[in-house]
Amino acid sequence: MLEARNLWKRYGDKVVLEQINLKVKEGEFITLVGASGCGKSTFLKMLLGTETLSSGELLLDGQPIPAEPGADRGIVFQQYSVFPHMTVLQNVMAAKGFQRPGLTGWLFGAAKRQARDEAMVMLREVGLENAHSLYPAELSGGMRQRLAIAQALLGKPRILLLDEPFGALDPGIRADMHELVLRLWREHQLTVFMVTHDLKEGFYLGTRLWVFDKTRHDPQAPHAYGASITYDLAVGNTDHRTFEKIDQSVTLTEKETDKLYEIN
Ligand SMILES: Nc1ncnc2c1ncn2[C@@H]1O[C@H](COP(=O)(O)OP(=O)(O)OP(=O)(O)O)[C@@H](O)[C@H]1O
Repeated sequence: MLEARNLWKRYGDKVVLEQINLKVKEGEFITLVGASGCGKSTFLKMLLGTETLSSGELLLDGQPIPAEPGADRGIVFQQYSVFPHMTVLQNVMAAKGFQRPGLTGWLFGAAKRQARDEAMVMLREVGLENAHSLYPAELSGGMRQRLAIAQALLGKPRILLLDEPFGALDPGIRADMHELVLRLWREHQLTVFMVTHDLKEGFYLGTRLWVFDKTRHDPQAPHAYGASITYDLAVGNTDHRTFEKIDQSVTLTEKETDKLYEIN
């Protein structure tokens, strides 16, 4: 489904990502971890189409990813903007309106009724049905992220991009959100890419975990080298976790697990 071939990303003379090569199958749940600033969000933005690559290829079904967001890709950020003067339902309907050609955001008649029905279905799916008439300021952090997920899923995307969506939530609420995301992933047969700073979350949610890290350092030129994917691990509900350190398959030792926690 998705393939990166020798992908590089630079901002000016600063190399952020280098030599990214990967293949992802439909239905995988990829979690991305790594030190702050090593390019995880940048990678998600390239998948979304809001950030360009500097060189290499990023292919979706064999075609370059379109250079703009599309209905096949939905994204949820840690913090995101909603219209404060609109209710939960109106915000979801507005997201639907903006997906239509013309981009005025206004819907009338049958289109409006249909958008309302679809929005209510989505709100039910994320557990916000009874909160549809509340305003954003009246929502808890968890409810706000449920709203963001409802909006991201409205266009019926195949790919869901999650950029630290639960970083600001309390542990109990986070656990509820984990179950919600896993359910939506299965029911909507999504392919998910999720950035997280919580390695445990990455192990628990993902079927595959990528560690972004810099393998080359030059103290004289800190921007000369970027991060690449140094570990590509099969994770999830497997008792015995194995991983591919790019070319070789080995078993994850306790020491290596500690190293991963250090990197993260
Ligand atoms: N538009 C931009 N112009 C210039 N540099 C940028 C731009 N966007 C990101 N960067 C730089 O690229 C690097 C990677 O940023 P990115 O946000 O992708 O990292 P990250 O791994 O997601 O970090 P974090 O975990 O802290 O969110 C950072 O050094 C950042 O300053």
